[in-house]
Amino acid sequence: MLSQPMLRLASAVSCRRTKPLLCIALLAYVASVWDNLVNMRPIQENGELRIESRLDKIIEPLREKIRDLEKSFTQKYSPVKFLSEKDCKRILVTGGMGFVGSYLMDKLMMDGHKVTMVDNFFMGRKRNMEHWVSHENFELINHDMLEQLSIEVDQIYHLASPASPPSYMYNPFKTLKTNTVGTLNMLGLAKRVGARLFLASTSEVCRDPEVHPQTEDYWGRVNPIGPCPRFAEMCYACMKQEGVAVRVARIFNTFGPRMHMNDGWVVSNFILQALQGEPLTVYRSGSQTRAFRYISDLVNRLVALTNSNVSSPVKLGNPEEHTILEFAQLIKNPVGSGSKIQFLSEKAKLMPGWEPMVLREEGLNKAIFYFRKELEYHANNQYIPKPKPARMKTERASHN
Ligand SMILES: O=c1ccn([C@@H]2O[C@H](COP(=O)(O)OP(=O)(O)O[C@H]3OC[C@@H](O)[C@H](O)[C@H]3O)[C@@H](O)[C@H]2O)c(=O)[nH]1
Repeated sequence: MLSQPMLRLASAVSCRRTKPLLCIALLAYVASVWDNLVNMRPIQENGELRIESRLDKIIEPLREKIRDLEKSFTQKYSPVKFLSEKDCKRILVTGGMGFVGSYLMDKLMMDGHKVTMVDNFFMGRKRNMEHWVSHENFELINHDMLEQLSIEVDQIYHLASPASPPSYMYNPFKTLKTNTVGTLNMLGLAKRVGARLFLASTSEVCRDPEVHPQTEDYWGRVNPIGPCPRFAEMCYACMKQEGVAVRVARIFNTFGPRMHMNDGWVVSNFILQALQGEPLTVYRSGSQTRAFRYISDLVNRLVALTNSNVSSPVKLGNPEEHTILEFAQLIKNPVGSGSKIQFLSEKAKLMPGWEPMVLREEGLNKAIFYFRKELEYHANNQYIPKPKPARMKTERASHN
């Protein structure tokens, strides 16, 4: 639309002159409108920039958080040592998802070796090794020890066998086969690839005689590497005949996090009972002794033994023995449990003057913390584990 002064100007001039003037005015008008439009764009752009920068300020901390989360996902593994090709061993761990096996895995992985773990997922738990899944040094094979395994390794840690009474009694024949055929398979593999074999044996094989004179029904002391060996100790025949490097540890009572809550062992039973406010079931008088060892101490010794030149069986316990009653007290205190101690057969006399074991208290606290978490986990799954019922057996008074 033309402005008033322009119209007045137009009427003042002759018609002939008006046309070009009007055209000029129109052009000037269009040019001014265009100019305004062009000048408005930077204002709009400035506004957009300001909004963008404000949004950036809000979003940047979120981006930062996402970066941190991504980092924490990529750094999920415990620190692993770097080993040169010469020092890095290829190691096979059988039964690596179990209590001892999983801690052994952790040690070997953190020491920087390449570890292959085999397990048949019977007693082992995925949760015990899931923190290594996808690590470049770690491999997991679902494998039953009764089958042959072909793999190139430098060392074999053979721990695959049900270890706790409920698990080895679950299918006793399968337990026997695992301990015989399974161990034979590992000896065969060790021989084929020239690997050193570590065998996890048990303190159960070296019980002292407790009957004097020995009666007909007393089975006597077994010399495990003598002419009448326990099954898994056939390793020694293989060592003598085939030259396979064998290391054997007789493992005594061990405890720590990742113990199976239903393994029926005394530490698991006592922790579970104390946490659930149930009586702590002490069998007999409670004066029988055991040498308890915390899991990480055991695992360090297993690795040291395997790399040593000690080929005879080594007992891995704890030099200090303590009574079961002491242990009951030691577990009750940190849990803060009001549980009573229940003697399941003869009446017991409290051992006077027992001393708390500081290191063991530390280990017990870790195990108790783990059991607490496990109970919370199971509560969500509607399954509340109960300590295994009393497993009364005729036994020696002390371990050694
Ligand atoms: O609830 C319980 C459980 C067990 N106990 C007692 O605590 C002691 C230890 O019993 P556990 O079942 O924990 O362990 P054990 O010493 O019999 O053998 C265990 O540890 C040593 C390993 O070599 C064996 O392979 C393993 O089974 C026994 O005297 C047992 O009678 C209780 O007093 N109350």
